[in-house]
Amino acid sequence: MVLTPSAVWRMLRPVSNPCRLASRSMGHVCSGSGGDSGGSDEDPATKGEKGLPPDLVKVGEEENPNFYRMVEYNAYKALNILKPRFLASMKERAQRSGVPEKTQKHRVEGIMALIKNPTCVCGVHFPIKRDDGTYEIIDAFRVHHCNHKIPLKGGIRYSEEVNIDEVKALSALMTYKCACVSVPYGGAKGGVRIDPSKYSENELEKITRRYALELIKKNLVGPGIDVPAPDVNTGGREMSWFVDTYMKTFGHTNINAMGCITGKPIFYGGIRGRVTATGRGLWNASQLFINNKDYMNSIGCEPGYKGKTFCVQGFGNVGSNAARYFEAEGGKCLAIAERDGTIYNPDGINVHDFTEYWNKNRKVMGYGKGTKEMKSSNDILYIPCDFLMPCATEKTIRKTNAEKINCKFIFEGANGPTTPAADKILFKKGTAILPDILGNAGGVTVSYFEWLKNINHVSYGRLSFGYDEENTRLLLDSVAKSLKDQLGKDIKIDPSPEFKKRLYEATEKDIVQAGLAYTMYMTATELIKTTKEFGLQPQNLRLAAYVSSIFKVYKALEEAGLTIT
Ligand SMILES: NC(=O)C1=CN([C@@H]2O[C@H](COP(=O)(O)OP(=O)(O)OC[C@H]3O[C@@H](n4cnc5c(N)ncnc54)[C@H](OP(=O)(O)O)[C@@H]3O)[C@@H](O)[C@H]2O)C=CC1
Ligand SMILES: O=C(O)CCC(=O)C(=O)O
Repeated sequence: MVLTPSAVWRMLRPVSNPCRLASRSMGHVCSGSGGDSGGSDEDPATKGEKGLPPDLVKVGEEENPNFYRMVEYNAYKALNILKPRFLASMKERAQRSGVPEKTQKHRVEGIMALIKNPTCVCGVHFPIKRDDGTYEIIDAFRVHHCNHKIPLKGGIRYSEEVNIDEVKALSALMTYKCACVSVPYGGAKGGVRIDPSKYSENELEKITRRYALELIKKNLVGPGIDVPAPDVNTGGREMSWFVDTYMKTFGHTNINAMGCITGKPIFYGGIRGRVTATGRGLWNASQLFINNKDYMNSIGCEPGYKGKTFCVQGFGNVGSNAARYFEAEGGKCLAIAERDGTIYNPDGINVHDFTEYWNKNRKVMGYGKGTKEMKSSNDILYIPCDFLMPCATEKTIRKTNAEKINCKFIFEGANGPTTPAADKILFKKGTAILPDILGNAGGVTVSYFEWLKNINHVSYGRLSFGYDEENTRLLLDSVAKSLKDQLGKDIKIDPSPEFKKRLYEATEKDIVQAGLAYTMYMTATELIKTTKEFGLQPQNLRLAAYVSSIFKVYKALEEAGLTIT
C-alpha cells in the first residue's frame, strides 16, 4: 500500500479515535491462499496446539515452564497455523522457479527449524577488582536469536536472576517483537548476572566496560552487527560506558560507532523520547483497543479510559511511565506493586504524587495516604480492576493465580509475564491480553529511531523544520492571495494556535512520539485484522501477534534463502 504524505500527515495528528486507522496497515498483512481462516472445530482456547510436539504441549500446562520453551510454544502455535499458507506459497514458488516441490517443502521445514534455536549463544566470565581489593568473577551473556535481518537488537539486563535460558527467551522475544512492529532487526538480548545494588558506581562501570570489551573482542556487537539497549536495571549511564568503550577500542575508526548501542543520554548520541518510549508505547497501543467501541464491546467492556481502574505491577521505567499516561487519559490507578509488596486504594492513588515518594524511597510500603498494604507483589493480581499492567518481570501470571485474576484487559509491559497455561485460563474467562511483543515494543521502536539518527548523523527535523515552516508560510500567503484575487478583499489567514505550535515549536521529540504512535497504531490495527483473517477470538491477541510476526520472519527467510552455499 502506498501512503501519500498527506495520508501520513493525517495519521500523525493526535488521535482522538485511533480506530479510524483500522483500514490501514504497514503493508505486511498476511493475505494469500491456503491459510486457516477459521471455521475449524478446534477449541479456540488451544488453537494452534494441535500437532505440536508433546513436550511443547506440556509447556502449555506447566506452572513454571522454562522461559525459552514458553516463547517457543507461542511461536510454534503460530507456525502451525501458518504452515498451510507457507506450503501454498512454496508450491506457487515451485511452479514459478521450476525448483521441485519436495525441495521447497524441505525449505519450509528448514526455516521452521531455524527459528527454533538461537543462532549464537555466548557466555563470558571475567574478573573485576572490587573496591575493597578482592576479585570477583562475573557471568554474563549475549544471545543472537535470528539474524534474518541485521543488525540484531535487544537490551542488556543486570539482575541476579539472569541465566542463559532467560537471555535466550528474551532474544527470541526480540525477534518476534521487531517483526511485529516492522522494525527491521533480528532479535538479540544480553544479561549480566549481578544485583547492581550491591556494587558501587565505580564497580558497575568496570563491569559494563569489561562486558562490552568481551562482546567487542568476539565481534558480537557493532552498529551493523548487534545493537544493545537498556533493559531491567540499566539505562543511559550504562549505555554511555558501553559506547565509550566501543569508540575507544574497536570502533575508533568507525564513523557510525555511536550507533553501536541505543538508549544513550541525549548529550551523548541519544534521542529525545527514548526514556519514556516503552511505557508510552504501551499506552499508544492500548488506545486503539480501548477507544474502539466494537472491540471493547466484544470483550464485554465499554470503550474509553475515563473512570476505568488500573493496577500496575513493577514501577520501573516501563510501569511508571505507562501508569502516568493511563492516568492522564482519565484512568484511576487502584494499586501499585513492587518487590516489597502491594499498595491499594479503592479511591485511587495519585501517580504523580506516588512517583515523588518512589523516587525518594524506592519502595511502596509506607506511602500511606489511605492506601492499604499487602505483603506480596502478586497480591495486586487479584484486585478487581478494568486494566492490569504487569510491568515487572517474566512469569508473574501463572496457572495457579490466573483463575483469581479479576480484570478485563491485561496490558503486558514486561517481557513474558504470562505463562501459556495462564493464557488459556484467562482466554476462557474472556480476558483480553495485549501481548508483550506489541505492548512493550515502543522501546525498540524509538531505539530504531535513535540508531537511524546516529547513522544519519543528523537529528530529526534539523533539515526540515525551517523548510517546512517556510513552505507553510508560502502556502498561507498563496491562499490569502487567491482569496484576494477571487473576492477582491484582504483576508488574513491566521494559523490556529495548535497549528502555530506545530509549525514554530516542533521538536525532535514531537517527531519521535508521532513515529512511535504511528507504529503502535498500525501494528494494533494489523493484529485486529489478523484475528479476523485467521478466525481467532478477539481477545487472542498474542496468537495474532505471533502469526503476524512469524509470517514476516518467514517471508524474509524465504526471500533470502537459508544457506549461503
Ligand atoms: N526498559 C525498557 O525500555 C524495556 C523494558 N522491557 C521489559 O519491561 C520489564 C520492566 O523493565 P524496566 O521497567 O526497564 O525495568 P526497571 O528495572 O526499570 O523496573 C522494574 C521494576 O520492577 C520491580 N520488580 C522486579 N520484580 C518484581 C516483582 N516480582 N514484583 C514487583 N516488582 C518487581 C523491580 O524491582 P528491583 O529493582 O528490586 O528488581 C523494578 O523496580 C522487563 O520485563 C523488561 O524486560 C521491555 C521492553 C523495553
Ligand atoms: O530498545 C531496544 O533496542 C530493546 C529493548 C528491549 O530489550 C526489549 O524490548 O525487550
